[in-house]
Amino acid sequence: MKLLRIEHLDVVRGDHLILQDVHLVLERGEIVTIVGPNGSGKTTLLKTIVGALGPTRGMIEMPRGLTIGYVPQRLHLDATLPLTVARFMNLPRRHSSHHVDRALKRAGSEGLIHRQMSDLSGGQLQRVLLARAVLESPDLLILDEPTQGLDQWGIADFYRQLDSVRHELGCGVLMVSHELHVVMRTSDRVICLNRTICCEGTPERVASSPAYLAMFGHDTEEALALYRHDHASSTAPLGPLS
Ligand SMILES: Nc1ncnc2c1ncn2[C@@H]1O[C@H](COP(=O)(O)OP(=O)(O)OP(=O)(O)O)[C@@H](O)[C@H]1O
Repeated sequence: MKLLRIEHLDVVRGDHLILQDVHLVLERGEIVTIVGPNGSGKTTLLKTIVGALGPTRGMIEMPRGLTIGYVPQRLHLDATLPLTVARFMNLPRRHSSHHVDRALKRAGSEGLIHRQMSDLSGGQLQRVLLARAVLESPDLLILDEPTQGLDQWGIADFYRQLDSVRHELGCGVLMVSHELHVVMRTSDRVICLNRTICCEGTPERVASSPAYLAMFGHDTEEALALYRHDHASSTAPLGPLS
């Protein structure tokens, strides 16, 4: 079932053409990751999909009643303002404690409910943001660099949790990531964006495409080959990160 269909999308801000003729389709159950250099339009694309920005041209189509969970790139919280995880989960509107508990559990952060948001570690904060995004059991989960600032164990941990959420909800996942090696092993499909989509397909296909190699070099291709080798002899769903 298609969760999202984008055709001929342009986004212009001021005199800046940020996105040009973007086409994208996402099916239920898929994990699709957008990669691209800084300033290539990744956040703009996600914000346009969630409706925070308007398209200048083109079409964004989703099934009627589709629910979206969104983890934004940055969260600006005043560290001097007392705000517990429980209160944060109920912003901007209240949810039943059953739903809050279920979401925290899904995101692997059930022990954090009484903690202050400002006291959370980077990895704990990302899990709480994931919990908030899954509160309403979304059909489509959209995440903008969800593991920014985490160490390699935190990153591996987060992606394991995300995979378990995806299986439990059966949702589609669209995310932006700079962790190319992890992206290549956790995504069903990768989209390489540089104002327009320069290549897309399975991780293997994208990692060896000339457009991707021109942008990111051969490192990921080698890591992917290594991972395939490691994976065959390992039972862990995500091996250690290189
Ligand atoms: N409101 C705006 N007006 C003009 N230009 C903008 C506006 N918002 C974003 N841009 C520009 O659009 C381009 C794409 O920004 P965007 O944040 O989507 O990139 P990104 O790929 O997510 O970058 P990063 O990897 O650094 O997070 C950048 O050059 C940015 O400066």
